Amino acid sequence: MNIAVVGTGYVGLVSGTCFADSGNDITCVDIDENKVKQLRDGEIPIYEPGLKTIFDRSIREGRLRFTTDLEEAVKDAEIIFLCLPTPPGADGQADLSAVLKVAGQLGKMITDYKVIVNKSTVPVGTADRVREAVAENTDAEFDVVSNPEFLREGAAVEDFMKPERVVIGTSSERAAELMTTLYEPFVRSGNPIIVMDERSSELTKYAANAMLATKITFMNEIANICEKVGANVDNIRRGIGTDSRIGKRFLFAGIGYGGSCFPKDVQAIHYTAGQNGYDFKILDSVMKVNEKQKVSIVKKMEDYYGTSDFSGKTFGIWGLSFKPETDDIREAPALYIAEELVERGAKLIAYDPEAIETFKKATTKEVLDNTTFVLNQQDALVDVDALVICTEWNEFRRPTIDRFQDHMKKAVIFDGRNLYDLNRAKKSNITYISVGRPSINV
Ligand SMILES: NC(=O)c1ccc[n+]([C@@H]2O[C@H](COP(=O)([O-])OP(=O)(O)OC[C@H]3O[C@@H](n4cnc5c(N)ncnc54)[C@H](O)[C@@H]3O)[C@@H](O)[C@H]2O)c1
Ligand SMILES: O=c1ccn([C@@H]2O[C@H](COP(=O)(O)OP(=O)(O)O[C@H]3O[C@H](CO)[C@@H](O)[C@H](O)[C@H]3O)[C@@H](O)[C@H]2O)c(=O)[nH]1
Repeated sequence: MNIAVVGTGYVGLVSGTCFADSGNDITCVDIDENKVKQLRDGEIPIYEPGLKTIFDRSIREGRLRFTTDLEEAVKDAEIIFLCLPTPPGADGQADLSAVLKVAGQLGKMITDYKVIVNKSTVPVGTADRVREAVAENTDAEFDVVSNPEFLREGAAVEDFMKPERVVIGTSSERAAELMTTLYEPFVRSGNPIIVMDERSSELTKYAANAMLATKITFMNEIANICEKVGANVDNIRRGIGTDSRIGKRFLFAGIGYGGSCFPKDVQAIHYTAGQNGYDFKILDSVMKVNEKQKVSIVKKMEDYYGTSDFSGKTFGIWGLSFKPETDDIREAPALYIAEELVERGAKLIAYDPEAIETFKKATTKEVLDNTTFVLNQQDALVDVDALVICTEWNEFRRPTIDRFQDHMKKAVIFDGRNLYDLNRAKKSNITYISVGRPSINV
């Protein structure tokens, strides 16, 4: 099929590349000229495991192109995917300006039947608004479909290639058939393509993210109780996760959820509820608890040192991205933790395998002025008063214990991701303070 993908960020680039890999002809469009140039030069602007191989292959075989010219991209396309940003605007409301702007432009360009697909995460009713914006400028036939994307960063290619489900929101049989044909190669294992009305499809995406953010937050609250009563959240996770009604995944307590999706989508569905006269109380609590959880490790550091004045102290930071296997730092707990530590007078030595450059662009001048960025994990230990672990990159899981004692001023670890076994920590002389588990050698 001939497909246009508008917006070549995480979702657009992964979708376009994966659709190309199953034999489709893809033209990706973006307004960012530098990004398009970089992509044309064969460079991928994001870090996403597995993407480069299929990107290179699809380009080599002529199925994947990049342009800044929307009209050229959509001219021959049967399906046009909108993978545009929907950041939080005022009051947490999703900002639809990019989506509606492009919809208006499409109306001026299309002359034959097109399926226009909202793959961005958009509030209920957006399909209707896109339909109106397109129809204002054209008499050509078209359908608007909601097709939310459920990929996770860091596992985006795998998630896209083998989705647990594909949700298609449309009341048009013609559009449903085209979309089903497109997605069939991705669900050969028998996972379902679920066709429903547009509004339910739009809400399904928010419900999924809000449910997952709530699950994580629930475990973070259990962890906070564990710390008060001397229980271990790892044991509780195993104890409840084996109940198939609860499930094993997304039960890991830590320093809160971050990323470009959960924080904004929880806000957006909460806002939609409010606009419709419904007070979504659980999500109100989820947001408040998560705000506190993100910097809970700083409170633990204050308790340990008996002061909130960290002048004269240097802390190593392992992990800046909001989760492993990505260079994305949007709403990363490390951003907030670094700010809080520097505000208390600390100096930082920070290491991340992929996210140093993105972190530098997003953080404050104060943090930049007080942080040394290093290119390997050992260097972030040299002469530091303590190590703070913010992201569970694999390489942090089994470091040589001696390095902590040999390099650090004092072997103290504040672990926001519960990477280490408590018994092993006990046998070493390391002071180890984690989340929802007893503190060791304090
Ligand atoms: N990142 C994820 O893991 C993920 C997963 C599922 C859904 N989503 C949703 O998908 C949407 C896109 O997210 P993303 O992370 O890919 O965003 P992103 O910021 O990485 O990419 C968006 C791209 O759109 C481009 N763009 C902006 N305005 C444009 C215009 N008028 N014409 C053409 N291009 C334009 C930007 O230059 C950018 O390259 C959001 O609604 C998001 O909530 C994201
Ligand atoms: O047990 C867990 C699992 C995750 N997290 C945190 O939750 C956040 C989000 O993690 P994850 O869901 O793996 O990453 P995203 O790439 O943000 O993916 C989410 O957001 C995407 C955008 O909407 C959706 O498409 C995905 O289905 C959804 O998982 C991160 O800060 C994680 O550290 C935890 O704290 N504990």
